[in-house]
Amino acid sequence: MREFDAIIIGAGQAGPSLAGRFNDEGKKVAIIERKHVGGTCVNTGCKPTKTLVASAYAAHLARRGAEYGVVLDGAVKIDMPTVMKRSHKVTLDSRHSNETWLEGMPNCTLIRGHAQFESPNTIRVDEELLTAPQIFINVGGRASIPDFPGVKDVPFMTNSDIVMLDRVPKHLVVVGGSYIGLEFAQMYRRFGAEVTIVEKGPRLIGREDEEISDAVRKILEAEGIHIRTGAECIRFRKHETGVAVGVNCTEGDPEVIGTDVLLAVGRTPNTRDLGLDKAGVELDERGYIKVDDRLATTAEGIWALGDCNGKGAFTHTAYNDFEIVAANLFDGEDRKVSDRLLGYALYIDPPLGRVGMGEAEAKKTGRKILVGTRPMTRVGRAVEKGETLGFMKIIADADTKEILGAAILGTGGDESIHGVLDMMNAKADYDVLRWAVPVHPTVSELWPTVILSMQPA
Ligand SMILES: Cc1cc2nc3c(=O)[nH]c(=O)nc-3n(C[C@H](O)[C@H](O)[C@H](O)COP(=O)(O)OP(=O)(O)OC[C@H]3O[C@@H](n4cnc5c(N)ncnc54)[C@H](O)[C@@H]3O)c2cc1C
Ligand SMILES: NC(=O)c1ccc[n+]([C@@H]2O[C@H](COP(=O)([O-])OP(=O)(O)OC[C@H]3O[C@@H](n4cnc5c(N)ncnc54)[C@H](O)[C@@H]3O)[C@@H](O)[C@H]2O)c1
Repeated sequence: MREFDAIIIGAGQAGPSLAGRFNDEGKKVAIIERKHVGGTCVNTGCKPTKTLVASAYAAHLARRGAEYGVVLDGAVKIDMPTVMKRSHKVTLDSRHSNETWLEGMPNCTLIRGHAQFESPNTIRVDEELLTAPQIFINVGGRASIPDFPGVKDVPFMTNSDIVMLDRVPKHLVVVGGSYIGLEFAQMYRRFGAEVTIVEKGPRLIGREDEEISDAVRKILEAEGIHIRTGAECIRFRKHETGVAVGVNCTEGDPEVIGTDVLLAVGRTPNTRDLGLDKAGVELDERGYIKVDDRLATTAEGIWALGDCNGKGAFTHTAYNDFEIVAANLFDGEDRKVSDRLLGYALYIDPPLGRVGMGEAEAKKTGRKILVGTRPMTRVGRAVEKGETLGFMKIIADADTKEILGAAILGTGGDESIHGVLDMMNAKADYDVLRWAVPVHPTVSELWPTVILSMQPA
């Protein structure tokens, strides 16, 4: 049995950095990966999607070229194999640099294979047993495939398949109107597919404020994407041209006929094939590993980081899990997940940047709140770029002046949101941001103006 100071299961977004820290501390660490180093983000998530979003944006801008006085001879065409080649290169470069880094560490051993617990401190990888007093689980998740009627009888894709597709579907039906669904829907529309989004909830991105859902819907519909919300009857059957997707039982066309189907209806943690019962690690009712505020599981000496603990579902939350665990183990700190302020972005164009509470959520707290908004048509930088869709919004506590949250659906929104996120992390009240002197011309320079426009809501 090989002995280590620490074993990490999964080389996604938390594991490799933690392996690096153990290595730097002179500790012997093993990191086990059953598929690709880099996990979901690098191989089938953030990296390929954001690279493809960039190609889709280039196509969109090229089609709008004449508005900017840029004349292209002939129609804009999509060379899908080249689009995909570019995406694969970004993914493979990232995967290889992660592998080279892990393999180059003197105290780290990268082991390929599926890991399972044999006991609280023993892991099996195929025929080999490994042991360590500290074990870190970073196994991530995979696309959920609900038991929709007929789903087993038709071909469908998940995010893992569609990032490998080197053709443009004639009619892509996207089931699920949240992050994954919307990013692929707009991207494939811009690549030239007919696209229909089927969402069972009453609106797209149902966690956001209604005005954001409505604005996103308008933006997508203006590009010719069909949207079917309130789809209470999702089911599938084979059709001569591809797949018939049942949508509504009572109103509208009962079916959408597509050539290809993407399922984007959430994620399932990879926790059922780890032998966790042999280690005393408990799961919650949704299959996520139960952890405390410092990411310790119910078993002594075992931690869970990233998507598999259900505390976050983003690359930056997985990475922050690594930061919390490493700071507590090595730096004498007491870092907690509950200290984390959540920000995120939805990478449609224009992107949605978000931090903290939405307006509906802020109202539910019973506080007196102030809300300021501004359309992107009144943001100079957006006008200059010819990208004026969307709006900025900030929410604050009327009594304490605390900034509670912000949203920006607009050009550069994924970057600009950090102006507010950083203020909130610094626990600065809205007067501090109001008196900042931002650079002109930027989108961010309007945050002080949005604050000045705040009204009771
Ligand atoms: C299409 C898509 C787009 C996304 N875009 C973004 C984005 O723009 N921004 C963002 O912040 N997040 C994005 N995400 C989410 C992000 O990818 C995840 O939150 C992040 O990858 C989670 O990291 P992780 O380390 O927890 O798990 P993962 O990255 O999933 O890594 C887990 C690793 O563990 C391995 N593993 C699992 N079980 C075992 C086992 N038993 N033995 C050995 N190895 C095992 C897996 O093979 C995998 O490599 C996106 C996700 C998807 C699907
Ligand atoms: N930009 C980003 O940061 C980014 C991009 C993509 C994915 N992600 C991460 O990946 C995760 C998964 O994304 P996602 O969009 O698949 O999931 P999600 O959980 O955000 O949304 C799932 C959508 O599918 C619908 N749905 C769920 N179950 C359904 C069912 N049985 N039938 C019909 N519809 C159903 C929901 O109403 C919801 O709109 C997200 O939580 C996110 O953190 C992040």
